[in-house]
Amino acid sequence: MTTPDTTYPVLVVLDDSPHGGIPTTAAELIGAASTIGAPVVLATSAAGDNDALASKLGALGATRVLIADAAADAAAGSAGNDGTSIVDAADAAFDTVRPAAVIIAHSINGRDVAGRLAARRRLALCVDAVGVRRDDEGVIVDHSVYGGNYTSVSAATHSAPVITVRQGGIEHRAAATQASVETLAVEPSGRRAATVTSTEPLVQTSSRPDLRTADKVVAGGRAMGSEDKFEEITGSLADALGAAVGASRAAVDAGYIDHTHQVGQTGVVVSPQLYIALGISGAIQHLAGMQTAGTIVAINTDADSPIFEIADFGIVGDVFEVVPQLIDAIDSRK
Ligand SMILES: Cc1cc2nc3c(=O)[nH]c(=O)nc-3n(C[C@H](O)[C@H](O)[C@H](O)COP(=O)(O)OP(=O)(O)OC[C@H]3O[C@@H](n4cnc5c(N)ncnc54)[C@H](O)[C@@H]3O)c2cc1C
Repeated sequence: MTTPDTTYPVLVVLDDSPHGGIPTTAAELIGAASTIGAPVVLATSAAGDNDALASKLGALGATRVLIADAAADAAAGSAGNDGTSIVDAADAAFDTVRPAAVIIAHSINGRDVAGRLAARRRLALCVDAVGVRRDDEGVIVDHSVYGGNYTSVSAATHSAPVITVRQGGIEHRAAATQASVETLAVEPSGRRAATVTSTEPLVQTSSRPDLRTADKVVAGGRAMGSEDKFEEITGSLADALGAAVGASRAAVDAGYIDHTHQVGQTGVVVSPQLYIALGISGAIQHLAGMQTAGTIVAINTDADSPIFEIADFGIVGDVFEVVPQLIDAIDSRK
């Protein structure tokens, strides 16, 4: 077990979890921070009881936990709702910690907070990281670009970088520690921001894993042919594996499934351990959303389909014949 370098604190700013408690990205963000220094985690009081929170975050590798006080939350409505109070908290935490880098999820809220924090403090902003590391001169950030065909590298020359981490992009997990916990006094800045007049929690209607954070994804393409067949083939294989359901844009445009499931350049970017593409040709815009997956499996009738160029395992065959056999084989092993 490596001891975190406490002379090199790295501030991790957690998103508010829609369901309370610790967001699902916490382990990954703390893991990323631990590769370059000692993770200091900023959470809001909305995340729950302070000591319990510190113990859970310590188990994920946080060395120190800062909890933004409830007064700041209340002053701005609810922490994170409009992005303002969490930016105020991150700003205050930055003064307290003087971090070598700030790490935030590349989620919708996370990108908002990262941009605001970087602009407010004039820090460098490195977005959509799939790797973070450190050399003698500072922090280095890896990005997967052009549909995963190239890796680009960025480094800040003038400040601690604010880094947004692609969900599922970093596998490293930190060793458990005993985290200290302290309350962080946050002075609401009163800066202009969107005014949230009402919020409605998103009711999760599916028991399937969330596409953005799932470690397994089964995605269906145009070849499914209909909404019913999409559910019968893609949905059933996903359920057999406990995977999330993804789709190509052609499948979404054809109305087989809701747009929130679209993977790719204009959809969700995922980086699961396993990605199974069913009847998806592998257009560059689709690859942009899944090419960094750990293991890619493709099933397609056309042996020349581009998806096979990036697949680790390929089956040239008809999804309507292959997938039911796969499901039977998986079920027989349960
Ligand atoms: C600006 C822009 C943004 C875009 N953004 C995205 C994006 O975010 N995500 C995205 O996915 N696309 C995106 N696209 C669209 C993209 O270019 C492709 O058109 C789309 O990905 C194709 O979807 P598909 O692979 O399902 O369909 P197709 O390209 O039609 O491929 C269907 C595949 O199914 C195979 N097949 C057919 N029948 C069977 C069968 N019975 N069994 C097995 N295989 C079978 C075929 O051989 C074929 O390879 C974007 C396009 C543009 C211009």
